[in-house]
Amino acid sequence: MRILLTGTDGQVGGALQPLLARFGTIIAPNINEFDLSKPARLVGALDTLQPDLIVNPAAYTAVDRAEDERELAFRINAGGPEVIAQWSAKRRVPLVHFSTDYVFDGSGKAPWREDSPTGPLSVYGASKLAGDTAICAAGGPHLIARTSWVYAAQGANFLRTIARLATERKELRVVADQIGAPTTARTIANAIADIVLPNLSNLNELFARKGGVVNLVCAGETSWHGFASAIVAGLRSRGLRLEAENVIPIATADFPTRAIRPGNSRLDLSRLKRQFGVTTPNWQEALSLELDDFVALQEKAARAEPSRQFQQRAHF
Ligand SMILES: NC(=O)C1=CN([C@@H]2O[C@H](COP(=O)(O)OP(=O)(O)OC[C@H]3O[C@@H](n4cnc5c(N)ncnc54)[C@H](OP(=O)(O)O)[C@@H]3O)[C@@H](O)[C@H]2O)C=CC1
Ligand SMILES: Cc1cn([C@H]2C[C@H](O)[C@@H](COP(=O)(O)OP(=O)(O)O[C@H]3O[C@@H](C)C(=O)[C@@H](O)[C@H]3O)O2)c(=O)[nH]c1=O
Ligand SMILES: [Mg+2]
Repeated sequence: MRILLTGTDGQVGGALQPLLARFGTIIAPNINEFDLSKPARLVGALDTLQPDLIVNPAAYTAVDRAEDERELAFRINAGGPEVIAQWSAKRRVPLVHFSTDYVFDGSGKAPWREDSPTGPLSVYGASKLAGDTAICAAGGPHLIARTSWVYAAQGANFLRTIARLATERKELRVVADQIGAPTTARTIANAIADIVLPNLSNLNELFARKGGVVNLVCAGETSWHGFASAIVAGLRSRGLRLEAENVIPIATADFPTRAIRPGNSRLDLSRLKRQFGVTTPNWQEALSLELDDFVALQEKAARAEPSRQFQQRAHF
């Protein structure tokens, strides 16, 4: 089985690579070979690569920057996926793709279901929704895992931003009125592997019956403030020296950003359980594992260069 996996330098692609490699040959093209921002070239690339399964976690994920790069965000998050989905539909090659809580308008308090009305508040959210719609319209065998607040011990994410800020500042101010589920890339990768791997020989049929959008996040909920507080407490309890004394809850209005984020990012997990029998760990449990890895990486880096507690600053 030839598995085309995009975005292997990213969080989800990086976590998926070793899991999927157990069950097939991973084709992980570089950006020159497979550039989502150049949709017209993707058909030729796919014809050459001839995958039996396509897993596409690559995306334009810079939420604020997308407000000023609308055209590029749409090409990467919608134009590229549309071409992939049309290729996959024509040849009945199953496609796994990823979506976001930012497709919703964030109103109310109820968890969003897969068929809840969308209403993106940001260019990023709108571009991801356009990708979801195009994949669905192409009519091929597909699964779109809709996730939220993704992070890992490595990569560009909120955990690493907060870890850096906590070494620099006495006070962190973090929004407490946006609610969702922080989700580790490894939780997503494990769930995708649990769905896909036992069904490698009949994924077309599985996705035709049970595919479409499925919410895939860690269980439980918190605010970004709750998440930041848990990160700071977890790092301190693991012996890291931090400047941060207070993590102060603030309102969204007091943390102006270029893009608007949804207030309610809760995603209902019942379809994941019902269709695939998959459950996910609570966000605190998943965070604990990730903090262990994060601290281990910091210690390794500190041994290599003792003068710096935090390495890889450029990625924070
Ligand atoms: N991060 C999050 O909080 C959330 C993410 N999602 C979705 O989950 C999926 C995985 O996200 P995540 O792993 O966090 O994303 P990352 O930002 O960690 O990784 C994205 C990957 O896409 C690659 N990429 C960017 N532009 C292109 C392009 N033009 N052609 C090919 N590859 C490109 C990046 O390469 P490079 O590093 O070279 O730019 C990177 O490897 C995405 O669909 C995302 O929208 C959903 C909810 C939350
Ligand atoms: C760093 C920081 C952020 N914040 C706020 C800003 C924002 O509302 C929230 C999260 O900030 P970030 O910019 O890290 O998160 P953001 O980039 O919006 O994260 C999103 O990424 C995309 C790709 C997704 O699909 C979403 O699910 C979500 O994970 O926390 C603070 O209040 N204080 C702080 O010190
Ligand atoms: Mg961000």
